[in-house]
Amino acid sequence: MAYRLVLLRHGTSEWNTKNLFTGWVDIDLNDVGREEAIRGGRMLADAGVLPDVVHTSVLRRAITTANMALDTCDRHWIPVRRSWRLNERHYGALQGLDKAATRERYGDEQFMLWRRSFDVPPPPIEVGSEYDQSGDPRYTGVEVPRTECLKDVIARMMPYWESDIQPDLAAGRTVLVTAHGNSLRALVKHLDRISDEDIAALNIPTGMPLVYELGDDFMPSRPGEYLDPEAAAAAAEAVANQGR
Ligand SMILES: O=C(O)[C@@H](CO)OP(=O)(O)O
Repeated sequence: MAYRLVLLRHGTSEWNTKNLFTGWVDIDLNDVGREEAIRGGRMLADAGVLPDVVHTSVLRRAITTANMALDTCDRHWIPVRRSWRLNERHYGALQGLDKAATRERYGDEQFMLWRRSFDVPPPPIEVGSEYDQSGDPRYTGVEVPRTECLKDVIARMMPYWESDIQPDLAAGRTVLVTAHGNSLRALVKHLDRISDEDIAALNIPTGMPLVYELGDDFMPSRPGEYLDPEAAAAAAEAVANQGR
């Protein structure tokens, strides 16, 4: 039995365009991002990859991307499940800071360690500061992180993959997961068996559906495929160059 999984990073947000670290700050899509969401939905429709259920984070940019993409491929009616476990990586004290200015201030190496290393978290955010989410009602009962590295994201995302996404796959549903650059890097690392070192080079483009066929063990026999590989490669390159 082959299961079908589609991963979709949200479209460009207002802070992506302003080049600010975002993390758990609930920033909306901008017009470019809305167009990307619609284009993503069109790609799904054209490829005949029609989701039966969607899982999103609890952040607006992922929720709106899913809504717009599903509306475009006439799948606005499918069941929706949401979890904070699919949220973007918490960027700690870097949330709200300019990426280029941060790179200049701390240097290339530190900047890249914070941005792409497997296990070096940014400095923790101060509780009660402007971009701290600890008082947000949507996280009632959740221990809101003060910072996260990719390893931390894997640790909080994998239980949801197993308890909530795998059962939908096992029921034969085409599952769409609409999430974020770093929460999807965590899932792709697992699926494509990418090493802790090599994951630093992986960037997920905005608004580009990435399709996996999974076996009975919920693992793919080959890496996921973007519906538009050329456009996805160009968009991933743009993500890699943020802060330059
Ligand atoms: O700012 C962020 O939250 C993420 C995704 O937009 O950025 P980066 O690609 O630098 O990890």
